[in-house]
Amino acid sequence: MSKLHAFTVHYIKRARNHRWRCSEITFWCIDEQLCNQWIQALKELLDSQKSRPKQLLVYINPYGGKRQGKRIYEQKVAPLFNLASISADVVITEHANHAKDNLFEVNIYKYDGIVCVGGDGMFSEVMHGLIGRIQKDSGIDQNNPKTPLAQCSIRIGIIPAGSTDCICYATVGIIDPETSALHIIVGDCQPLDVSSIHHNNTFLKYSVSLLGYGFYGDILKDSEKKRWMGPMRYDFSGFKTFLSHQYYEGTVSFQPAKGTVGSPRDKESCRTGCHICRQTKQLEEQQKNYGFEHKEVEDEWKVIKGKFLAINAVNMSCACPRSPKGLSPAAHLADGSADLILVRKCSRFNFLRYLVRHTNQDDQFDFPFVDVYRVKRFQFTSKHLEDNESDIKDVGKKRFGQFCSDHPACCCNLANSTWNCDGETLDSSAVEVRVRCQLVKLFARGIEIYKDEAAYNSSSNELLS
Ligand SMILES: Nc1ncnc2c1ncn2[C@@H]1O[C@H](COP(=O)(O)OP(=O)(O)OP(=O)(O)O)[C@@H](O)[C@H]1O
Ligand SMILES: CCCCCCCCCCCCC/C=C/[C@@H](O)[C@H](CO)NC(=O)CCCCC
Ligand SMILES: [Ca+2]
Repeated sequence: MSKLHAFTVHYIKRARNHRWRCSEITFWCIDEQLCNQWIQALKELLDSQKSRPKQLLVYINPYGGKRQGKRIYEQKVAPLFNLASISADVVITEHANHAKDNLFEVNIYKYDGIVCVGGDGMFSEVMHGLIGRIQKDSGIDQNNPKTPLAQCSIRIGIIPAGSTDCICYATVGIIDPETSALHIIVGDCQPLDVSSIHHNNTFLKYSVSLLGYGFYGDILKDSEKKRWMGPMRYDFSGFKTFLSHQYYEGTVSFQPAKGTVGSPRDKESCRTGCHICRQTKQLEEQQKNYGFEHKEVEDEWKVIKGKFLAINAVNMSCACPRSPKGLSPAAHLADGSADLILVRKCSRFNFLRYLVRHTNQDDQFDFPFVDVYRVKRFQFTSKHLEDNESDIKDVGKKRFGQFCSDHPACCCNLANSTWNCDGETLDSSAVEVRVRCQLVKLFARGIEIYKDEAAYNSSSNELLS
């Protein structure tokens, strides 16, 4: 164009179902000086947005989900990062824990964010690396369950390429690598609660999505042997675990969340700019100002002994394509509490009715065998362990305990399940769990509310929030 001058603006367009797309528009102009003024003004505007990342550290799990992590990053994400002038150091992991170990070695402080390409397990690995590194650098011992932890200001980005991808779904609203890359580029920030899990003053793991004993623990244990099946392994093991209908005996004790405003039975869900999460943060700030924040309150423990098909503690809704509302639709991403769901022994048919409600609009807590509590701390000990502990003085009974667990036909059910901690197993069945309010931050903004979700199409960009 001999006499025309032009510049192209790349921008984000909202599409259906929380999807974001990159679009472009080219402006033409006959006045070269005016054209340059526009380019300069736009560049300055972009430079003034300090929350946008400039340098990222990216970990790709090439074996997560359908093994598409590397392709997804190269084809869908890297071109967008280039367009946004983001430089990325990329590590393709060679084994489990590669990313976690690496985060203890590199200079993490030169990065504006850490990105993981993979599923919930890969996110968990990166989160453990980052939290662990920050505690190490702050001289904090993770093994002491009472110690307040140092918050992580370096944000984590998730490019979904796993099997469940529930952390991405519950914080963005869709599993779509391009949408997630765009949330990273604009520098979104979503704080996230993290539960720390200890056993006998030993740190076990952190959890952000599901910490599940019984049904979800058994699915995970069985599915790990079938990793070769990809995401299908969960359906196969899910069906098998449902048929086995195993229940577990134990004691759950918990401290109900006092400082939070919402309840697990609320009709409203956590959305972008959630006022419940905001109020919690304000309350915490106030407590900090009064010097209360590190004082543990020892009152009001509720104790429930029983036979459970599932014990699920969720820090967020756990919405995912398999369960679009999640296991606790009104759970909050950053309110400093978890929803503790106790599913007591019931018939196979009733348990199926409960599971079906994970997938439809009906209230999954409206069953006499399901209880839900919003908690800040909880503990669980299986009957098997309780008996073993008291049997140290009673050798005869101990022999009987072993006899029962060795013989499933015996009427005493002393079987143990495993904890499913964000898709990884825990080594101990007895756990002590504390929710750490907003310990980490994601490149996300929670699920946006569309003014008119049904009528939404690519020509309308209006949002409520
Ligand atoms: N190169 C690698 N080889 C083997 N395992 C790896 C490698 N890189 C990471 N991992 C491990 O693979 C596990 C599973 O990965 P990921 O979460 O990405 O996929 P997934 O299990 O299919 O998905 P989801 O967790 O969403 O169900 C993680 O716990 C991670 O530690
Ligand atoms: C008859 C219809 C019954 C349908 C029941 C569907 C229930 C689906 C609920 C899914 C809840 C996912 C909670 C998230 C757990 C993740 O941290 C974890 C790691 O990715 N995934 C699983 O454990 C994988 C768990 C997969 C379970 C199938
Ligand atoms: Ca929460």
